[in-house]
Amino acid sequence: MSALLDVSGVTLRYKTPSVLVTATDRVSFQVNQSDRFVLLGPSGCGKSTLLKAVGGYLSPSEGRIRIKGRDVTEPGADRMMVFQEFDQLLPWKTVLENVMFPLLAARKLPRKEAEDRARAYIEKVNLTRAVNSYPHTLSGGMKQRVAIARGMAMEPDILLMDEPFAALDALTRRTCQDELLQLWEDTKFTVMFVTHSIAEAIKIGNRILLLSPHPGRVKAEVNDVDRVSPTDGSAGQLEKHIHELLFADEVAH
Ligand SMILES: Nc1ncnc2c1ncn2[C@@H]1O[C@H](COP(=O)(O)OP(=O)(O)OP(=O)(O)O)[C@@H](O)[C@H]1O
Repeated sequence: MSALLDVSGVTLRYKTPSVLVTATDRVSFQVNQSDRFVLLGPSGCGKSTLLKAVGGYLSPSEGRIRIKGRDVTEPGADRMMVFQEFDQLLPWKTVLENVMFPLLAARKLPRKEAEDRARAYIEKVNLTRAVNSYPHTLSGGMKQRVAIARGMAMEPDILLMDEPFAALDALTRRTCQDELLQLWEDTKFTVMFVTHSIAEAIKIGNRILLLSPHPGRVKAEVNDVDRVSPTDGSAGQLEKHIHELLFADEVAH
């Protein structure tokens, strides 16, 4: 089976007037259908940059990014993004209108069907009671759930999530993680999820790509995350193992 997403030897650079910043160096990985694929690494290792490149917002200086065999050259409705910031919703639109917006803008569905689809995904994220509310009346966790519903309603090939729960309090963060996993159980969507929390990576992912600090290079890939359990101590062991993999060089010095 060929991979859904194929990232091959990707180097990503930012050119500023004074410097050339290499964010990632020849990074390769593949994401399969229904993977919960996590990019994990310390701040500045290029996780967000990689996600943006898969989103089509940045072009690699080296290497190729292909989705379903096609080169990624621009943003597209097949790759929807959810960001960390709470202000990603349109403030003058209700929850329902926000979720419908990309469906209508992409001319994916006629209005009535777009509304039915939007309502179904709003229900999946448990926000039916807020369907006619405006973003400023919602909590941070509710806003993130609207952004997730909006991304999922497009039924993209892959949902790209950039630390979507990082700005939430610990309790809400846990609830949102549980809801995301429940959604995955229901629909088995493919997701690429960026985090710098090892615990979150283990909770969300079935596969984790570990990146080294700046510039980001692949340190290791952990592929059997689903086998660990939070109750028998195996999740704790994996957390320790990942910590060692991530910080092996620092320990050696
Ligand atoms: N627009 C930009 N212009 C120049 N350099 C940038 C830009 N965006 C990011 N960088 C640099 O690229 C590198 C990777 O940044 P990136 O945001 O992808 O890291 P990250 O792993 O997502 O970090 P964090 O977890 O802190 O968000 C960093 O050195 C950063 O300073």
